[in-house]
This record gives sequence, C-alpha cells and structure tokens, in this order.
Amino acid sequence: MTSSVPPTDFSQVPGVLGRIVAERVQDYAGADPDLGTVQSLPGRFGAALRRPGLSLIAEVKRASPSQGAIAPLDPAAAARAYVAGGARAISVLTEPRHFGGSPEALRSVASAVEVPALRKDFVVHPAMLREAAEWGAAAALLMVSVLGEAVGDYLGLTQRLGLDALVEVHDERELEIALEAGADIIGVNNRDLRTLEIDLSVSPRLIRRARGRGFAGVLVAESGYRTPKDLADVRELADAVLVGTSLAGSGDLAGATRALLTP
Ligand SMILES: O=P(O)(O)OC[C@@H](O)[C@@H](O)c1c[nH]c2ccccc12
Repeated sequence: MTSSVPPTDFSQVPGVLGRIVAERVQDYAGADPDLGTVQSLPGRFGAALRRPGLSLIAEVKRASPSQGAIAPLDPAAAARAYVAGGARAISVLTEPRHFGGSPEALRSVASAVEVPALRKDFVVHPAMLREAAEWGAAAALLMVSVLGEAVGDYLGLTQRLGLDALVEVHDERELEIALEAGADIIGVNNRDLRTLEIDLSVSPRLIRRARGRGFAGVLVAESGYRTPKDLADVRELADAVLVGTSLAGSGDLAGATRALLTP
C-alpha cells in the first residue's frame, strides 16, 4: 500500500518541541513511506472513549523533558495495573531520547492488555503510522503544532491503516485546522509544548469552543491532571482525559488510577 503525502516543512516548529521534531525528522529521513499490509481493527480507540462517564487514557511515560526521569516502568505491567485501576485505553510513548519510549514498549503493551493502545510520538513521516499498526496500536497521535495543515493528509493515512487518530491542538487556530481536516477525535493539550507550561483552563475553553462549532466527535483533555479535583472542570465537558506523569510516578499505578477516577 503506497502513501503519498506532500513534503512538509518542519523547520519552523519553535522551542523544545522544535528540537524534538528535528530529531524525529532525521530519524525517519530515509524511511520507506510504503504503508505495508498490516491493517488495524478500525474504531476501537474512539469506541473505548465514547463509553458513558469520563474515560481515562493512562500513559506509559518513563521520562519527560519537563520532569526528567519519572519511573523505570515495565510497560506491560504498568498497562495491566492501569487497566485494573479503571483505564479504558493506554497511551505509550515511543520517542526514545526525551520520553524513555521504545517500539518494544508499545508492542508489549498491545499484547498485554485488551484495551486499545495509542502510539504517542511526534509523527513526521508516513512510516511512523505503518509502524504503529505493525506494533499493535489502535490509534496514533497527530499533532497540529507539528503537522499544521498537513494533518489532513496524515488523517487519510491513519484511515487507510485502520488506525484512529487523536488530533492534538493547543489553541483556537490549531482547533480550526483540526475541525477543517475532519478529525473525529480531538485532544486539547493543557501543556504548551514550546514552553512546557501547563494551564488547566485551556481544555475547558477549547472543548466548549469545539462543541459550539457543532463538533460531534470525541474530545479529550490532556496533561497536568493530578487529583480528582483537577478533573472537576472537564468532568462534564470532555469524553476522556489523558494522564501520564501523576500516575506513572505514583509507585502504585492501579491505586493511583482508581483514586484519580473516584470523585
Ligand atoms: O504527564 P501528563 O502531564 O499527565 O501528560 C500526559 C500527556 O498528555 C502528555 O504526555 C502529552 C500530551 N501531548 C503530547 C505530545 C507529545 C508528547 C507527550 C504529550
């Protein structure tokens, strides 16, 4: 299965994000853009998030640029603990230098649990989506801050692979691009990836705006959630929340997951 996306200029991405993106562009510079033959079972990720009540996507995150080392998690054991605590999907970082991720982390999570897995990475090349499907993911992250209007082309590739796409936005302009591209799962990141600053008011603001624009798909609030109280403003607004650091660094992943989900 061939892929054709026009080349994207990633050189304008600023700050911390720009540095990581430049490395990923290098990593995949010579990669084969062919989409391969592996097809994922479509719709699993979105369906898990659409269930009644606030769905949790718990993240296997061993390190981050803002925290440094978080915890030396065994990805499969961490995913099982998250599911035991009530998570409905697992996000797995596969970026190696800043987030301690790896292909094996995603492969082992995908075979350890029945709930859908998300490939969390800085997607800058079609090969990264082929890999996501091959490694067992049900979905991949597509960041508007990285892809800009090319996010529409990448959405098309995820559809051909049977993957769901979590299209991530951080401001009004990025939200418009996601809506225009026809995203049906939109994540609002409270963290500004250029400065790494968290502002928990970003998700409620952009989720209200998306609904106001008639968006009927799935909305996910992302980053910076530590306590049930932190979830108060998105509980009735979002379909799902994506939580990494506070769970991954807790020492008791199932207990921390349960506690976060108990209002
Ligand atoms: O660890 P936190 O603050 O709970 O955040 C999780 C997740 O939202 C965050 O890891 C994330 C959101 N979007 C990203 C894009 C790339 C890398 C990481 C991310």
